[in-house]
Amino acid sequence: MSSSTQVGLKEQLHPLIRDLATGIEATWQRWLNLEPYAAMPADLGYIEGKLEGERLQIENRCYQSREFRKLHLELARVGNNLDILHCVLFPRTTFDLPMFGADLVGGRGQISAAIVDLSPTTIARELSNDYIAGLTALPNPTFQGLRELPTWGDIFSSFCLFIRPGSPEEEAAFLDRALGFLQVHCQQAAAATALTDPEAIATVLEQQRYYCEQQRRNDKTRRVLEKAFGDDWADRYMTTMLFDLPS
Ligand SMILES: C=CC1=C(C)C(=O)N/C1=C\C1=NC(=C\c2[nH]c(/C=C3\NC(=O)C(CC)=C3C)c(C)c2CCC(=O)O)/C(CCC(=O)O)=C1C
Repeated sequence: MSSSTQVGLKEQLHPLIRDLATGIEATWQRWLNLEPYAAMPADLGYIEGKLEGERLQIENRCYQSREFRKLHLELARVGNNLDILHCVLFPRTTFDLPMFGADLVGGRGQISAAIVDLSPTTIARELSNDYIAGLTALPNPTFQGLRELPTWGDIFSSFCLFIRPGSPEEEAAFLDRALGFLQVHCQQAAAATALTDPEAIATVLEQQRYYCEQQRRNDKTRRVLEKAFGDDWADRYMTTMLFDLPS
């Protein structure tokens, strides 16, 4: 696989993926002071591989801020018809904040999986009243194609939205809700003060570790990566790029 900077992958992807990626970065820029992510493995910025003769292109954008040790937005395309958006915000373990995660998977114009959540990797193991107030205040449209979470999905909150969008209107409603979640999160994070109690910090670390361990059990993700890059590379990618455990 070659690792060189490429532009233009975003513009080739499904409009909902393109628009969510644009909205995520705009929200980060508006509420957070972003710096480049120093620890990005140099060979994982732009990656190409073969999936049974089909090309897998991956473009990673990573940042950091006062509150987050890593803000990761990944865009990928498998062959000519499987488009993926992956986004995870890892709070520094000195901040009692949940983990924002989103995953969109689509092929041939249809998004088959769209999920967004603020997962309570917090000391209380639940979202704070401020988060609940912020999320409850968002417009809450009904979706027809709700999807069932897999067993490793015990990390997700009661606000988790996991759908197969059935119309442009549902795609637009998902986009608004996902960006609404992110805006609540960034506003709360920007106002948060750092933890000092070592026990509290250790609890946040433990919660984030469990989140990463559960996410690594997603065999749908693993299988795509294995077929394109082989088992060892896929395991390294899932454990060092997608869901690296905080030290
Ligand atoms: C915040 C949540 C979250 C985060 C952060 C996250 O990374 N995944 C998350 C959730 C989640 N993803 C799922 C599914 C799929 N994921 C991929 C692939 C990739 N997803 C990627 O991010 C990458 C790296 C670029 C690849 C390669 C494919 C192909 C599918 C099947 C699509 C479908 O079923 O229609 C499911 C359903 C799992 C199930 O039903 O068993 C859930 C719950």
